[in-house]
Amino acid sequence: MKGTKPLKQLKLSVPAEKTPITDFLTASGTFQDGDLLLNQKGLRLISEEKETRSSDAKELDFQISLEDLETIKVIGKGSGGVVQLVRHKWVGRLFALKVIQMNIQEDARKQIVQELKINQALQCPHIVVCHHSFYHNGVISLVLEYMDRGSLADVIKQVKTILEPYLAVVCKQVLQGLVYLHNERHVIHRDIKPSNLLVNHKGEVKITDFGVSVMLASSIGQRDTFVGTYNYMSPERITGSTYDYSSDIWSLGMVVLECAIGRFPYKQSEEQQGWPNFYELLETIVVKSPPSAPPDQFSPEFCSFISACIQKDPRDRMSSLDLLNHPFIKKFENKDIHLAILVDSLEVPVNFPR
Ligand SMILES: Nc1ncnc2c1ncn2[C@@H]1O[C@H](COP(=O)(O)OP(=O)(O)OP(=O)(O)O)[C@@H](O)[C@H]1O
Repeated sequence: MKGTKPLKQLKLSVPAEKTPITDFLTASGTFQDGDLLLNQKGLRLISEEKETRSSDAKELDFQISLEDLETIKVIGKGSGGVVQLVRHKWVGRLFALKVIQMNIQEDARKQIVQELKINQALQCPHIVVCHHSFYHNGVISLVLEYMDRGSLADVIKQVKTILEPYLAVVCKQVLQGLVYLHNERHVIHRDIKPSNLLVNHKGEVKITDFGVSVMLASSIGQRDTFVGTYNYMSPERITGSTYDYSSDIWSLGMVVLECAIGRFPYKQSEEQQGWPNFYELLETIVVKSPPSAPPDQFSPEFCSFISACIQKDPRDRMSSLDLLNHPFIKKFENKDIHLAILVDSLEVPVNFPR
């Protein structure tokens, strides 16, 4: 095939056409679904008023309202909207404000409400905290913990490859987040990729965007339509088969292998410089043998870790809990490896304040 374009993130965009949201609002402009109320003052589970109040401002000893947040700058853009760095005017604390335009249709409403409930209830040191959610004028705003060094995508843009000891530390933290999602909350993330693994100056790695892709897909009226990149998606998801937690493990394996070898793991034929089109990539993921780590360049532990994740048959992949005890993770566990040292040696991502 003759295509010579470099591999881009293969994306689907959200259609521009909007469905009026007014159908789902109460007279006061509140988005209501059963016991859930969502408005400019935030998310309230009215049947659990007491519990919700304490989790409303998770880890915060002050209340947040949108008027109290001033925008410093736009720090990121995704398929669903923009992410701004904002400062709380009175307290001075920084947050990331993710603003999602919702084109809500009737059958999507329940799904979104469900996602918001789950999002706000997540509490794990390896999941980005969602402090608050607001609805105003057809827009959902999520007040998120600010991760001041951007995402793993920003890191690999600079360093090209990450060495095994650092990768083991990254993996351990992501796996701890996945164990929490899979084993404690019983949810599948569905969109593990470098831009959804965020990093801070302390060297902490946290998973973000839980449920956001589902919300976006729901908002265009197709609950199972994925909005975002397909590069890290498991074969069973691409073919529309049933999938489970192990689908996140495939994606993790692909991310880790990409970080190690410095390019998207699937090989193209000699004459090809890039993927000719979107469908050929999907076909490759579904039909071809899965990629693996080259044993002449990586340790046996690393190669075995990758092959425990990237298996075509989901039943052959290890669980997040078992992977936490994998020899690759164990090998570097007591070696005092500080990811903060690597993060500190890098330039802060372009849009982020220095
Ligand atoms: N909590 C956060 N703290 C700091 N930066 C963030 C935060 N959340 C997102 N970002 C930045 O904003 C960028 C865009 O994020 P967003 O989640 O909107 O899209 P994406 O994951 O890059 O792409 P897509 O929308 O296709 O999934 C991220 O890559 C990251 O650099």
